[in-house]
Amino acid sequence: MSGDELSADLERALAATREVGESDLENRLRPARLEEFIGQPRVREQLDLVLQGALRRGRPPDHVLLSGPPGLGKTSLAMIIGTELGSAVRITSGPALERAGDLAAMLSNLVEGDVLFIDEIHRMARPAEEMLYLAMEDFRVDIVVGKGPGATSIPLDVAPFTLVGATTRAGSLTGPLRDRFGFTGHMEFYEPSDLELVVARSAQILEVDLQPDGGREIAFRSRGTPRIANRLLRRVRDYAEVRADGRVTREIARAALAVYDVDELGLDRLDRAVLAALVRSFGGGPVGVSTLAVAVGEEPGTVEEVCEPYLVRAGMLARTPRGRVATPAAWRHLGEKPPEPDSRDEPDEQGPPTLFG
Ligand SMILES: Nc1ncnc2c1ncn2[C@@H]1O[C@H](COP(=O)(O)OP(=O)(O)OP(=O)(O)O)[C@@H](O)[C@H]1O
Repeated sequence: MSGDELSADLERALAATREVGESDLENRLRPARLEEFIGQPRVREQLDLVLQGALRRGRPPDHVLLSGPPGLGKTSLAMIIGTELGSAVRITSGPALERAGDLAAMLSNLVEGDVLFIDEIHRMARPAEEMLYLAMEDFRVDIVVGKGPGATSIPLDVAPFTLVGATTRAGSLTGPLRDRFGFTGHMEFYEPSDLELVVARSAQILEVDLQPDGGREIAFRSRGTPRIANRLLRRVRDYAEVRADGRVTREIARAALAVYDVDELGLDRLDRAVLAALVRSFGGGPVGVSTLAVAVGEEPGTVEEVCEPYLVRAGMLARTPRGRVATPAAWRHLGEKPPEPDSRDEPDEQGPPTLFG
């Protein structure tokens, strides 16, 4: 079968998957209870104490902030908080709260004990954020009616609720907002062994014939991220059904991931483009993140929030006071010879030793 025919087959399989709706699938794969939530032992234990304490007292728990790169399970945890408390979860996002009135409408509809989930909370508009301070602290808001000297402010009580905020950029939250959260859970990239469990669980739900070595291969190439692990599982399943007998073995996983441009370390096309620009266009750096983003044709936010955290974790990229620097591991990964060590900047944010030894 030619490469074109193969791509056409895979496209057809992909189209069929899209009909089912990828977001529906994602929802089906969400763990429903804290005990089903795999990995993140620290956050899980801390959160369990917060929730158990609140349940014993019969009062809503403190507001919870969840921070970490995309796809690590912040939304899943927010839904779990609702389930564990037996409360409804109202969902909105920072960009949807453009005006204070948008938030006032959400707050006034809450009933006692509800969980209000604000995704991307760092992107909320300032007036909405200021209204949120009072709501979080005193469970009331001041609605301003009219403009100029004739404006009056009408106080409105809000039912006691728990705010769960999620952010990929905890550092961009203002101090007053951050201080009003009683608990912050820092989500870390997952270990491959935890991702193996995520993939095995998803395969069971999706009725995929996943062999242990196939699951291990997918887990290892998932950038420490359950959402990516689930996505790769679905892509490998397409390949296994179209090109083989449906069983997902290590060989099938490898062949499928090569088609989807996921390399043996799990880096995707954008990760490699960032490293290639850094090494080949900027001599390994240091270079500013905006320049790097222009070089790969992406938004600086995407490079900073999606690519960088994992490249740092994988020991491929370092942040220095003068900009981003490729590590020797990055040069070698691209098949290039790293420059002599004494010509490089010292990283100021040391990640753990390279994941891949
Ligand atoms: N600990 C986990 N155990 C099992 N599955 C998980 C876990 N964490 C996340 N997932 C899966 O990964 C997918 C993405 O998770 P989720 O949407 O909660 O991430 P997120 O951090 O909120 O991402 P974003 O901030 O980009 O929305 C979910 O569909 C869920 O199936």
